[in-house]
Amino acid sequence: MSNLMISSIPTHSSPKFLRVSDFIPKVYHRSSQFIVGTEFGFFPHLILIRHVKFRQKSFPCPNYSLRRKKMFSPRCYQNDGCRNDDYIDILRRWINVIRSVLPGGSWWNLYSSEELNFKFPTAAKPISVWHALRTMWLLVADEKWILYIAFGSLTIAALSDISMPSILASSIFSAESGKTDMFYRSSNLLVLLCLTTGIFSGLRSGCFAIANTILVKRLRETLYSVLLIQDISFFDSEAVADLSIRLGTDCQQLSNTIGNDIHLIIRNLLQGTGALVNLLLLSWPLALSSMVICSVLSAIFLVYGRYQKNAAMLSQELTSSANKVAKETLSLIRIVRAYGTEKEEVRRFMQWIDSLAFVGLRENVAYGYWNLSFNFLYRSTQVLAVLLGGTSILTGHVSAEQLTKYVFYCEWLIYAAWRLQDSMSSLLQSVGACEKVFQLMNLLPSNQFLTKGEKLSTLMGDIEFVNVSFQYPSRQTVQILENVSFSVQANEMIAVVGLSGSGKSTLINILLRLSEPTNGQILIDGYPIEDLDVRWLREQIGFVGQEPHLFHMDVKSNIRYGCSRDIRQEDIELAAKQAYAHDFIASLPNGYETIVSDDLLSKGQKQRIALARAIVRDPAILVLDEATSALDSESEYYIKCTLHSFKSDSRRKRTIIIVAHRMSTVRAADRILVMDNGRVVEVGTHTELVYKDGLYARLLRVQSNDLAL
Ligand SMILES: Nc1ncnc2c1ncn2[C@@H]1O[C@H](COP(=O)(O)OP(=O)(O)OP(=O)(O)O)[C@@H](O)[C@H]1O
Repeated sequence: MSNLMISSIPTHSSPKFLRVSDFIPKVYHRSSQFIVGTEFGFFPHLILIRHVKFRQKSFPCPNYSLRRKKMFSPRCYQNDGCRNDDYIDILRRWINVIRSVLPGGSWWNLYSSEELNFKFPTAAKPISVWHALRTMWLLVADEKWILYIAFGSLTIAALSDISMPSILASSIFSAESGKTDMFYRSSNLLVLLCLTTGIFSGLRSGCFAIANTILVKRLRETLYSVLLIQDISFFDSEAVADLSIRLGTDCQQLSNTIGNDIHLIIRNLLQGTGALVNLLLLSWPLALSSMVICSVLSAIFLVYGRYQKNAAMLSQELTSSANKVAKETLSLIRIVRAYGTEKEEVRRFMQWIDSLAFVGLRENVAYGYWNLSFNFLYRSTQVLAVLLGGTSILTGHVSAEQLTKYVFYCEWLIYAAWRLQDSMSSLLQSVGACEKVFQLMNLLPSNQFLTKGEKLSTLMGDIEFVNVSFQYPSRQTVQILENVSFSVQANEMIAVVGLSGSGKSTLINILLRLSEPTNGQILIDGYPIEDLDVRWLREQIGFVGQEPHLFHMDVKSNIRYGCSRDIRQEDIELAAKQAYAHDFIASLPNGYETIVSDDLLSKGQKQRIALARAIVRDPAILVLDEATSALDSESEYYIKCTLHSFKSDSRRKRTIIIVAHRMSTVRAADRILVMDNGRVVEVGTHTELVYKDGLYARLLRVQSNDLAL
């Protein structure tokens, strides 16, 4: 088309049109600024709905309104002598639009693989249906007997079903020809078939439904278990909202697979084969004509099925992206309200919903085409049966009874072929939608859970970092820790200070084995940390992070969370008192039984409960990462006292590592480690570091000046 050109949306486009689609080349009509092919590619679909539309602002056209009038007002054409070219233009545009929506047209393009990789970098690689079926089979393998009953019932019900038309025709024609014996025999057989079909169909449906429930339960259980033992870095690349969608919606998507799709596929396969055998026995030339029609239907299905699978996968990615935005916005609703960005957030959400509608629209139109093909071919079979069958009766090759049976079985065959392919399409859609679930289920657990380490009889709490370096997998070029070496003696309290972003929390994460160092080694009581049993080691460590989070449970359960030893109420209360939390917990409506969650308590209160959680474990190593940042001076003072008594507990030695910004907290430590840009630049007591007049002294001065202001 000579008058089509490709262009990016001009920068002066109306904001209304500035969506993801704006960054993608568009094909538009040069002469009238008429968008004809916005759907060429993946993103431009966002303006699909507007695609038969003039865009005056984006593509200025001086006589835009006049042109529009000319095109749609017949009187205008008469009065000001509209040129024939305009009619041809309109016609050509409509032809283009119609051509694009016909099968194989550009309207159907969903994405290119580059666009998919760019938009959904973590999207799953396509998997085969066999692989999916095999995984599903393994998940329900423990309850094979249900599937055996289901398949057995299915076979009996299908065979009973397929015997019906022949016996039905025999009954009618035996009655017509006055063969009473044969009529009663056929009628009795029909009653028997009715009973077997009913009973075994019920059994079949029930057993498949049970198998389905088992499948979805196991699927969720397996996926959840696999997710929980992934490396922490895995959660840096996969959004939590996305994973919860995989566990919820995607797993649910498979709920119809066994209950409906697989059993319908097998049922229709059996019935279709039965019908074909009957047809061949009746008259092979007639049977061949039906087979030709079934083959055409299958060829159409091949294209349709593949399209639906891709569309389903894309729909799932888009739903997941929309949910991610919604989850983020709703969980940050206070910020959204404070900044008044409700409209922007709706727009951000709508980007995905528009895309979803784009794909959904195509899926539905494709389904329409599929139904159209089926209905056309189905009716053709009937017409063909009457034409060919009628001719055969006239020439005396077949009887009226044979033709009646033929028509019955023809219907069975084409219906079975249609339902078979419909169920296959649904299966392909489910598999397409769940590719990510299957991919996640195949992930190997973190190495930490694969190796069995040593459990020491007691942990003293000596810690040594030897030349430890680290980069986050998501930012391989940035060195976060660089040759960090230091040691902490058992029973020592050390503080880690430094500017924001200097790597303090990363250091703690490596000690907790939430991340593995890229270089160097960590020794605990002289043992390389990776040689120790990771679960055992974590039981020996009490940790309070920067953002203490509470589970949606009562306070008591939150405090004893993750504690393997037996905990009594007195232990919980003692830990709460040490964390200076007892008084406020006692004042809650149900005291220690009060159900709390992240939103119901202040940050300081959450920090104190988290501290009690760490203390109640009676850990050999206590790690506090900005754990008292939200506390008032009085609470902080009491907690400092607790830490001192905790450290000087005569029952066992304890090591305490505190990351803090507040110098009042830091000063209480035996030694202070100062970090700058991923390196330890100073180590010493408070007095030594002040005397040294380095980074620590500078930080101290800045804070004192702040307080003085
Ligand atoms: N998951 C992550 N993926 C990639 N980079 C990260 C990740 N977490 C932290 N970083 C980067 O690592 C660097 C050190 O971060 P870290 O949280 O350890 O600093 P910090 O000293 O504890 O800072 P703050 O005092 O503000 O808590 C920062 O540049 C940060 O952007």
